[in-house]
Amino acid sequence: MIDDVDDWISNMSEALENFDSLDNEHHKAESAHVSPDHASKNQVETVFLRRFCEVIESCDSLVPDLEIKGYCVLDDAFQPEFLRHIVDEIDMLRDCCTMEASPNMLKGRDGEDLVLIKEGVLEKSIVVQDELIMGEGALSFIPNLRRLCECRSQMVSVLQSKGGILSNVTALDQAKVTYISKNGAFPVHVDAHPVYDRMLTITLYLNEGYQDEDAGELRLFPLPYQPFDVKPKFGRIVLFSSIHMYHRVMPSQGEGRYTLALWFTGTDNSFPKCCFDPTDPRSEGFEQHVFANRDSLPFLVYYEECKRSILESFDGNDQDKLESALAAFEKKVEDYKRRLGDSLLKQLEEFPLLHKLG
Ligand SMILES: O=C(O)CCC(=O)C(=O)O
Ligand SMILES: [Fe+2]
Repeated sequence: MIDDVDDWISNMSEALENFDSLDNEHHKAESAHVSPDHASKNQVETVFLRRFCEVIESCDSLVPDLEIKGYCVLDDAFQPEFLRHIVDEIDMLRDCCTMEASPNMLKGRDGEDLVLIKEGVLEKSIVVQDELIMGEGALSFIPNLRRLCECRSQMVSVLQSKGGILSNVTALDQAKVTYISKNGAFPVHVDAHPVYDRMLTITLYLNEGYQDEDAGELRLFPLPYQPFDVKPKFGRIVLFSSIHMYHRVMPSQGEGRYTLALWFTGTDNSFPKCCFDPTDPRSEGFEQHVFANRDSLPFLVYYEECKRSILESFDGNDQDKLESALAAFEKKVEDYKRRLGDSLLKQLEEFPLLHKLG
């Protein structure tokens, strides 16, 4: 065990040394034609991955948390100075009107496709399918975001080196910044991608001076455990299963809510495992049902909240479209109920399904 940790540290130190020397090359090339102010910003960038690496490395519960609960929250994952530059860069993207509305594809009551826009949410992708998608001109305005995205393979190595389920992370699928203004929200959803094998979501929160009244919490639904709210505090990252962890963003009440989302592809989506209390005899035979239905159960258990989240997120869209989406949602829930069958539904109602996390 000790050997593993030592190996891990020595591999990472090597990777970081290589990375630092690459970084120095990059800065030498740049310093010839940048202002001293810009050069000092670049020095901040050289250390950001080291902090990320240390935080991932030192968290003993990261892998077990992901494997059992499906999520883990870590604080101070990046240097504050670096994060402040990122916030400035998101503001710059907003000022230049390059941020885009955030659409969701939903089904309508007759199975037709509907596109609804999340009110008050603006976003911009920087990496798609492991490639930087902005042109050189635009990238030159966001040097810190650029460096972070350019380090995507190092981030993948840091995650892989942690072992367990994380050794199956393969690449960065997408990186996207998001800005949410007052009352903006996300409906209950998972981050699965129809084409790419997304495995892990990491969201970085950038809200300095966040206060509880600002709301905009990320609410996770880690069945069979109770919902868990993550406050979007400055420097915090949350890691979770992209395809099994249902989540929503509660309506934001602050001046602006800033995030950077990173979606990683990977080859193992068997986490989180379903963990009922093994000493509770009522869980016998039930665990496998919860596990087998984990992609539909949240809509039954949290039916009202799911509906409310649709209303809160898409308020302001065409009323007919919104009603059609709600009708389709209700139809989907009825289908799920039929599929589960009466006896399992009754068991669900009687069973104290929601465990408290220890
Ligand atoms: O900002 C967050 O907390 C999560 C946003 C989200 O769920 C998403 O971008 O898919
Ligand atoms: Fe999401």
